[in-house]
Amino acid sequence: MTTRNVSRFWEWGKKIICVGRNYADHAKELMNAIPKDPVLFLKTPSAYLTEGSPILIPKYSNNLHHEIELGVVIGKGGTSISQSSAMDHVAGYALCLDMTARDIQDDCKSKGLPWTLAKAFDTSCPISEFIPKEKIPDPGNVKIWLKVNDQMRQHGCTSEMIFSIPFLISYISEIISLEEGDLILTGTPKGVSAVQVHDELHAGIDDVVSMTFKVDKLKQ
Ligand SMILES: O=C([O-])CC(=O)C(=O)O
Ligand SMILES: [Mg+2]
Repeated sequence: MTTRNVSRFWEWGKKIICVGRNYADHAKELMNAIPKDPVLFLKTPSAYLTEGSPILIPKYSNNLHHEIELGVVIGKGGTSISQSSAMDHVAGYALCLDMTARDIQDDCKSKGLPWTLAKAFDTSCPISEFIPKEKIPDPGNVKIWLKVNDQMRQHGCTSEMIFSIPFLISYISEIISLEEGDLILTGTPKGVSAVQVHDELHAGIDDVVSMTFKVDKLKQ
């Protein structure tokens, strides 16, 4: 029998479930209401990008935004998981970017259309290395930050999340069964802004992990 190594979860083709508007300061900066229930959307596994490969700006967007987020990697699947047992289902974490074609998202919002083109294109989910659970004893209280060309653009603390990680795992698993290797993106703090070709994005979680990505244009 072969055992799969969760530290390469992005190779497994599992789900990427994203939570939107989970930080009040970010909901406000985009003039969205504070949600009463989590806002959920999906990316596909082809969105994954690891360090060394460039983030590609889709041909149809002129306003690609960075969103730095803590990602939760599921280690044990389940349906209708209780909040009290939710953390037993976590294998670890990854620092993630929810790259967003903001112009397309604004257009989709105004037309009442889904966000797939804005959120789920190839390279829209750059990720750090896998972080084993033990390295982040309190995922509800870590600082995440992002610099673009050495300028700080986003820095927030996961304690500012509207919906906690155990709540999100429980809520999502009522609707979508979670599987080993799934990733949950937990939302972004304020400071989202546009990136340009050749920009360098450098991001981290406290002193636990850091990652660097360059931006390039999709070849015509
Ligand atoms: O596009 C958005 O503003 C929603 C989202 O992903 C987030 O809040 O992280
Ligand atoms: Mg996001």
